[in-house]
Amino acid sequence: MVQAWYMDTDESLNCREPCKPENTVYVPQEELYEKSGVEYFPIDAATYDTNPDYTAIKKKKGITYEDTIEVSRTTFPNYEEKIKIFFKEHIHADEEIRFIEAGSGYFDVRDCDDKWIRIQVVKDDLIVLPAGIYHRFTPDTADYIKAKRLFAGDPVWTPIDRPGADDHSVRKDYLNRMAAGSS
Ligand SMILES: CSCCC(=O)C(=O)O
Ligand SMILES: [Fe+2]
Repeated sequence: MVQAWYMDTDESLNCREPCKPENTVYVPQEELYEKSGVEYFPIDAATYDTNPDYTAIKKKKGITYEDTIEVSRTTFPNYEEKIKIFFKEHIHADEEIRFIEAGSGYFDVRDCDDKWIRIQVVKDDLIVLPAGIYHRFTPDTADYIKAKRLFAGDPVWTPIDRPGADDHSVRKDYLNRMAAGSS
């Protein structure tokens, strides 16, 4: 997590650009956690497999599945359509855990006041989006990110899109955890 900031609210901007407003308000890691429940861990991608922190996170999260996704124009079939799907606001019934091995991109998450916080992810970032958080992803203008996807149990990638997701029990559970001050 190089930086996180409140995004420009002008929806006509190119989402692949940083979308920083004139007076950008940055969000430090602790505040990001308090306002959204997003966790962040720095892990050296060159040595992750022997890093006890990485092993401990996997154990704590109950990770049983792991694969690698390489999002680029040349390695990712139907690139344009896929990145449009990634950028539709959605939730999941499970945590979305990504460990960035190379490249960069943006995860946007709604804070507790429904405002978009943009999180810039780069190599060595491990990010955990809680189940039920509204979010979306986009590559930046460099068009390249390689990430490990970590999952507890059989992976479910299907997003639950926002219109309709408000009444989902996963969403309600997330809001209750946030209100109780623990994600
Ligand atoms: C940074 S990983 C690519 C995006 C992704 O896996 C997702 O949005 O689910
Ligand atoms: Fe997602």
